[in-house]
Amino acid sequence: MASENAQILPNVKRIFLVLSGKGGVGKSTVSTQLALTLQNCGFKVGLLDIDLCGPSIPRMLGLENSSVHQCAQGWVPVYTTPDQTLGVMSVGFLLANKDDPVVWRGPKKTAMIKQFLTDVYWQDLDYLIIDTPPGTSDEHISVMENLKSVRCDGAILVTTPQAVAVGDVRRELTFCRKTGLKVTGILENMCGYVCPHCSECTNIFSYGGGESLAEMGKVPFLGRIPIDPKLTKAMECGENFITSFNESVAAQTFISIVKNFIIQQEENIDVSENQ
Ligand SMILES: Nc1ncnc2c1ncn2[C@@H]1O[C@H](COP(=O)(O)OP(=O)(O)OP(=O)(O)O)[C@@H](O)[C@H]1O
Repeated sequence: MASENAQILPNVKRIFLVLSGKGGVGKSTVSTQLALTLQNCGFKVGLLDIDLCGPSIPRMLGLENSSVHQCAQGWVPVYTTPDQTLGVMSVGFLLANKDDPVVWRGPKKTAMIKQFLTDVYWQDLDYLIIDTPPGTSDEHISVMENLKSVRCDGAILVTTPQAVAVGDVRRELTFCRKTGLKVTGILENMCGYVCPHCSECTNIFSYGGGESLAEMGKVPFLGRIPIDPKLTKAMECGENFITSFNESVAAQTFISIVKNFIIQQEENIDVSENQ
């Protein structure tokens, strides 16, 4: 058992999972922006998309026409830039026709996820961000079980502010507790709409559900990202939102999450390791 675990992601320093109880709350958007932010901070980053039925990461990074190649050590990730500081792996790169649906039963999905965790040749990553499927299905349980065995550093739970989405995250929180997965914190996405003309923020949905849940669950509240049409557009055309719109509230919130909750965690660990 231990030797099997030792082979999983051996060149990766830190692993963070992005989870949501519900589909469509912006999990892939958050995974992508956190990866880009970490890259901008000078780290070597991997982004692993294990949302097998809805692999949207390749499109969000403008990589939809890319394919992975095989080398002696396994699959070589697709890199976003020639300096190879952000590598991406997704089932979307393996489909012969990009519009093909993935219609696999549970065991095949579980095997594919295991393969993604063992057969991708990541070269000395500082961070691996893993975008997971929504929910807590059988498939999801096996994903988390696999990751738990490879010292996952934290789970970032994404919700929208409405009660129904927050309720789903509450279940995800319980699930993390039961599987021993450390929760980095809860992030509220699509929280209010910032008017591009006057910058006033209007709360279209309800407000603060994720923050209350974080308080109740005694886990950090990471922040809230407003609905930003520039972010939607950047995701659609594969533009780097963090560099193009660095001053926006959304980009600044991603930067603050990375600095205060992800890098900070590493600094804390380094401090205690040096004591
Ligand atoms: N804060 C935001 N501002 C504007 N658009 C957003 C924001 N967050 C997400 N979106 C848009 O909402 C849509 C859904 O987001 P995304 O695909 O990230 O959700 P998801 O939770 O990963 O969905 P799925 O469950 O299908 O994997 C995308 O078009 C994305 O660009």
